[in-house]
Amino acid sequence: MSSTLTSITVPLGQDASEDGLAALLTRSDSPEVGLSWIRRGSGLLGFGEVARFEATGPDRFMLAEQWWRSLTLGSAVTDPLALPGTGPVAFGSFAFSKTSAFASRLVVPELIIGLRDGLLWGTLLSLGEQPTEQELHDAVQLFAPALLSGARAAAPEATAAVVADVKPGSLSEEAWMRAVALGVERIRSGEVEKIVLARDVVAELPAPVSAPEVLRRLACRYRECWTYRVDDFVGATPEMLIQVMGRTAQARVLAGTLDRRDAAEKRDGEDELAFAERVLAGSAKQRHEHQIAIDSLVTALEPFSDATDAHEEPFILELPNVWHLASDVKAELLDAEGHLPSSLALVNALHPTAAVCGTPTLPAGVIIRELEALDRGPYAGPVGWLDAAGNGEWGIALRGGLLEESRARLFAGCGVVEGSVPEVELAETWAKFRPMLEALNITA
Ligand SMILES: C=C(O[C@H]1C=CC=C(C(=O)O)[C@@H]1O)C(=O)O
Repeated sequence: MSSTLTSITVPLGQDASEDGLAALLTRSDSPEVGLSWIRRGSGLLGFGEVARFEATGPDRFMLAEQWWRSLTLGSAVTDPLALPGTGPVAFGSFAFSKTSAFASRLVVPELIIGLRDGLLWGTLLSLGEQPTEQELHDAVQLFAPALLSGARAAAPEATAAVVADVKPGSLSEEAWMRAVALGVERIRSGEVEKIVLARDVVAELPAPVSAPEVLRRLACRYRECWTYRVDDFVGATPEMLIQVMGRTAQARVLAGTLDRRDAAEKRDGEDELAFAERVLAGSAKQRHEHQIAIDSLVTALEPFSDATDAHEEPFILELPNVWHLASDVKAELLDAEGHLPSSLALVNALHPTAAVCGTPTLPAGVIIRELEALDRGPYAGPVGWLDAAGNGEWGIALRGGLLEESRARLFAGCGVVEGSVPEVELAETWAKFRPMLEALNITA
């Protein structure tokens, strides 16, 4: 068998339904979807696997980029659509830290189902003979039969909440709050301006977790987020590290969080959005934290772009669990030696941002390692996909967890600045665990 990558992409009709790809996620009569990227019903699903690359260490992004380039360079591709995300695509998940034991990875599925602007397509990949249109239809029949029969999964049902033991992971709540207090001291001493401290919890469930079920709940409830799955790592992130479509790059920067659960009593009749705006956009601390995050992104994008445009005023991003202060940043990319930078090259330059590490980056990273006592694994690392032309979408892997049989390890963190209060930050981590706890059907 040759090891040339081959693929065929075929349009599969239109889908204007609200759930879109999310409706394909819970069919138990087909093999499980191992790779997913969905927002507002659109995106990419990946089934099966034809190739995989894994790496650890500081060069993980560049090594993955080289591997993908050499795999796609000599590939035989039939792609009448030639759109971002059609043709060969790799899904990826990268460790937050260069010292992590977690293997950063790119996974090339056997079958991809894509949906954008109502257009559905399928791509079948192989490392041998170029697949035919008939083989693609056979693969759709095997992996996503609901697409052909129209028998989509019904909306997720409200099932009885499961009783689960949710235990602290690396640090107890008290130890983590002490770490936050120590972080505030390091900020006051002038070593850094901001650090992001994370923690993990482990949920033991009475039965093995169904990843497609978790994904489906996340995709339907957190429509504004990007619902991801790469192997055992799943979640729904509201933060876009970088999206590249041709010459245009876009990011969504978040910093500043307000829990919606306890807002009702605090706002005393005030309109919800007005309350969120007053507390988040009207707070000098939150605005400062947000500006730090925008500045670090814009500075990192500068070598790749001659025009970067950030919303003048941040806006309030409303999610079911929290409000965030958010800004969208857009940049027109420049050619370098006749080529546009690929989405993965931009990831290499942008990660880690102030939203998940701190400012300045290097000392913040060192302090995080000292205080957190946690290998973050893929949490807060880049997660997403890229195609052969270099287009791609890479979110920051937040609001997610690692699933292992009947156990789920969840992660959440908070930006710590000079005025941060440990108890308030601890409560914020619980608000950030909530999407996954709810998707696992656990009440917390
Ligand atoms: C680190 C996380 O959130 C980041 C993204 C948005 C707002 C954040 C904050 O307000 O602290 C964090 O920087 C997380 O969800 O684990």
